[in-house]
Amino acid sequence: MQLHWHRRDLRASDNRGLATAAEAAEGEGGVVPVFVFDDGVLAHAGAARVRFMLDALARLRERYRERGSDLVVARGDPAEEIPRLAAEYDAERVVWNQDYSGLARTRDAAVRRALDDASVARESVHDAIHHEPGSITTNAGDPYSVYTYFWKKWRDREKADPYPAPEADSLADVTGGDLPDIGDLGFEQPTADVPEAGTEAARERLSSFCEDAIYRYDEDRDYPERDATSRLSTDLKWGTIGIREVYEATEEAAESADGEEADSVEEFQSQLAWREFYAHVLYFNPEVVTENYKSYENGIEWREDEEGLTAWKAGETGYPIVDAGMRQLREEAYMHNRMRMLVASFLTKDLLLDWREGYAHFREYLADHDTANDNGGWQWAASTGTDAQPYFRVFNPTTQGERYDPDATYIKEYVPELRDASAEEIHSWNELSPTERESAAPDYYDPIVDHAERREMAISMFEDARGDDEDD
Ligand SMILES: Cc1cc2nc3c(=O)[nH]c(=O)nc-3n(C[C@H](O)[C@H](O)[C@H](O)COP(=O)(O)OP(=O)(O)OC[C@H]3O[C@@H](n4cnc5c(N)ncnc54)[C@H](O)[C@@H]3O)c2cc1C
Repeated sequence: MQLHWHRRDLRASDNRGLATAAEAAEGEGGVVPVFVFDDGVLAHAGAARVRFMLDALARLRERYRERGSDLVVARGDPAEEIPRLAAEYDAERVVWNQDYSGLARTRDAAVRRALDDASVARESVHDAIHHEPGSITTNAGDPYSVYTYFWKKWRDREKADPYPAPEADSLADVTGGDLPDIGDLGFEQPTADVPEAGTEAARERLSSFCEDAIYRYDEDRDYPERDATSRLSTDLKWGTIGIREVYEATEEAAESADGEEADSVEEFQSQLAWREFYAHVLYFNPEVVTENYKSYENGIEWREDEEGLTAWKAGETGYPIVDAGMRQLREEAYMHNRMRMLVASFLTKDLLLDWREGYAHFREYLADHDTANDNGGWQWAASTGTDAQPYFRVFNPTTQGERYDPDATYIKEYVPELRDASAEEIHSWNELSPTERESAAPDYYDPIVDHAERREMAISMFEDARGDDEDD
């Protein structure tokens, strides 16, 4: 018998670890699929993510039950639970897919030691990304810190095909326990609408995206009201769909495309490569979870501003596009990418608050929170990360709103106080007089900062951090 330990791979198909275990277990008692609720991991979770995870586990369990097996669940420290389950099922080997975050690697090292002590064989394989950390490097063998070079090598590298789902006769005939309720795990039901979980729902998102939107992705992806992106981030975070299956669908879409449409498919693939780039960054620099990737001569003097932080979190900054993004996060446990860039810029460059404050808030609310991508995105916006936005390029939230939501459709969807205001009023909100604001949208907020002033302050904050004055 073999044990497959599911973690962030809540699917049966295109699962390399499971396929590896199934191959060895065929005719040898089959694979026992297990999942351990780990309080160490739950301590960093948010309600929306836990909801999605529980729903995905329920779907996965159905899949196993349809094939005469079951998902065995346990709760506790995996370093105790995994050897215990291996002993209970008399498993010869435990297999799992690697997770690249520092916390997961520390946990996995403890599980490895415990299995070695119990004389149970174990194998961990690369699955979550196409090209494992260390496989795409500079010619000198170092990890890339510039995305463009990484992308070129990533694009040209051959990709593996999806792994087959295990046949029913390679799964063990076992009976799993009940799944806990969200309350049992210490979380309230999320107030946000969480996307439907499971491989079937992920496949539907993928196929409907590849039918049409993928060909317009390059042109439309920055416009939040166009619904032009795949919405696969939560599936990729939880592994309800495999990356090889996603990539294969994009390659099939590319076959019937040329010119701009083919470029658009490639643009989408390059976002998948960003995900892998950040996974590599995190793998080689686990400290980025709490520290700046870039070092500064004097350190950055972030401000403290409880009121500003509270207004930002609530979507009450008086900058319509920023507030729409922050409210989308609360309503959907998701935010459009351009809005993530914008609200992150607003927190760090307009409120001059530490990116770690924003990262913690995103981690609490996003269903797709992924340490590598979330951290990469925050450090990009804060100009502290790998291949980050230069510190002197500060997004103007007013012109960004005008450009990417010209009719204010997205803003009005999430900020009901602005529904009766015209797009023109919304896009000049910070320039209107108090009387004009009162008449356009009496319940909406005054801008909490002056963007032009804060932009100057942000630039000098970074120049001080860089020690630029001292060099003059
Ligand atoms: C401040 C900030 C925080 C972010 N936090 C997260 C996070 O916690 N989890 C997360 O998955 N993404 C995060 N992103 C990246 C990006 O915003 C989301 O992946 C994207 O909005 C998800 O929507 P989608 O699936 O429709 O994306 P699509 O545009 O359809 O992209 C397809 C997939 O590519 C990957 N991807 C796309 N853009 C990026 C990117 N910039 N960096 C890394 N991977 C990318 C994702 O897996 C995504 O699902 C963050 C970006 C910023 C600026």
